[in-house]
Amino acid sequence: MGEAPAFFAHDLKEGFLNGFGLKSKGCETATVICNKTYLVDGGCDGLLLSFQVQIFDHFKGTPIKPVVLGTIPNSCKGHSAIALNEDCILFIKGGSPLDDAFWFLEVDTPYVQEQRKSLGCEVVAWSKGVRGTVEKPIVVSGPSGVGKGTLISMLMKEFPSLFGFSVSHTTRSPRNMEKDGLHYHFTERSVMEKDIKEGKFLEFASVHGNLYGTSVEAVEVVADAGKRCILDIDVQGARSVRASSLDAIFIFICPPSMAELEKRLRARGTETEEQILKRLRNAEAEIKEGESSGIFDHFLFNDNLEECYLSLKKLLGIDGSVNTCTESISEDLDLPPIVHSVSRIDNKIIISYRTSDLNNESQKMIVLDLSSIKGGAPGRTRGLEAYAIDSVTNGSTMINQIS
Ligand SMILES: Nc1nc2c(ncn2[C@@H]2O[C@H](COP(=O)(O)OP(=O)(O)O)[C@@H](O)[C@H]2O)c(=O)[nH]1
Ligand SMILES: Nc1ncnc2c1ncn2[C@@H]1O[C@H](COP(=O)(O)OP(=O)(O)O)[C@@H](O)[C@H]1O
Repeated sequence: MGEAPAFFAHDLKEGFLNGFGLKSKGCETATVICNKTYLVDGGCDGLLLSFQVQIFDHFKGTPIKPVVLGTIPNSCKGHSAIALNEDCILFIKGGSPLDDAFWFLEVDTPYVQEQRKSLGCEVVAWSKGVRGTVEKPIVVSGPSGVGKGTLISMLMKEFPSLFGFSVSHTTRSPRNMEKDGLHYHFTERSVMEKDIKEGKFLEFASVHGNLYGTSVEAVEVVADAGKRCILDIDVQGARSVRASSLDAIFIFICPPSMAELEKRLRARGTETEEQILKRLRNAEAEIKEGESSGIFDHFLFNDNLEECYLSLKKLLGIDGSVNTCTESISEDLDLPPIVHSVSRIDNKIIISYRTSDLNNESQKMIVLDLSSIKGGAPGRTRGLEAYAIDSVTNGSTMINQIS
């Protein structure tokens, strides 16, 4: 049997002596990892628990309010918590739909360590557990005018249920046909700089004189829809994503020649002469860096559009031979109820609970297999597998799986 579970929030209605000098409202889970205790919730607002995080450092003896990155889980009526691998805590939200039931609070993963260093304070990061085998995100880079947007649009049009676009933030002005929230989140520089400082961006870069960036939320929204995320970002951004924990594949699109690139940029008619010249100047450096940096896994030449699109589909395994993204998730599992217990055996988390009808009381279990999880904050933890085990007993004596 693995680690002992944390307290169950629903069992603590009367409050408990947490011993940390923190005022308990009786709704927390308290999980100990190394020399720290992580208290989650604390704000029992009516009956809903709000997933606030406080850390108690056993050496310093003081409570700390960390900077919390990632989307915070929505309130629920009860949750349990269990420590994983000394760097992460798994939360199970009772009574929540399965696509919102499993959340990871990263407390010392490489991403959290890096954010702690750059923000200079205690940091934790939420990452929702997404079931099923959604494939790695795809990063597409290449010089302005090479055809990135065109190829991505073709992919999204042909496979709307497989791919989702990561909508970036930018300080540049919208072009005629561009819609806020669809092509970009058009934003003020000061707002974007503030959000960057607060750790809301997975990556950002100054490109052609404007600020561009991928928010953590932009990537999370796509993963939540069960789709494979596509990021259209420049080489600097690709470098940052490569260094992050977002496990992606990196594709660089090359033009057949600089003359053809210029022709496409001019034919698109979306930039002023000055902007076109700036983009062409930057293109040479971008191509050089793209080719020599070792960031990219694949290079595609966009000479003939149809041929390039076919090559893209081939390398993504969606050219008709194999479909890598369509494993459906069975939804035949019961939701974990508010009252449940949780334990761990190796990579399996066992969520046990009782149900009863007129004649029978049965113990049920949901097994959560963590052995194929990928990703994590920033973004989502993908690849959770869950299945149910039922056992029916008569009478009321049940063994609780954990003590
Ligand atoms: N680092 C980074 N680059 C981005 C992001 N969004 C767009 N870009 C890049 O910014 C550059 C300019 O994009 P845009 O203004 O739409 O012009 P276009 O490339 O000519 O279509 C392109 O290289 C994009 O790949 C982002 O979120 N982060
Ligand atoms: N293979 C191609 N041959 C000719 N024109 C192309 C090709 N690919 C894209 N284009 C055109 O080039 C222009 C720039 O493409 P776009 O997708 O906007 O580039 P990017 O997103 O890389 O800046 C668009 O007008 C597009 O229709």
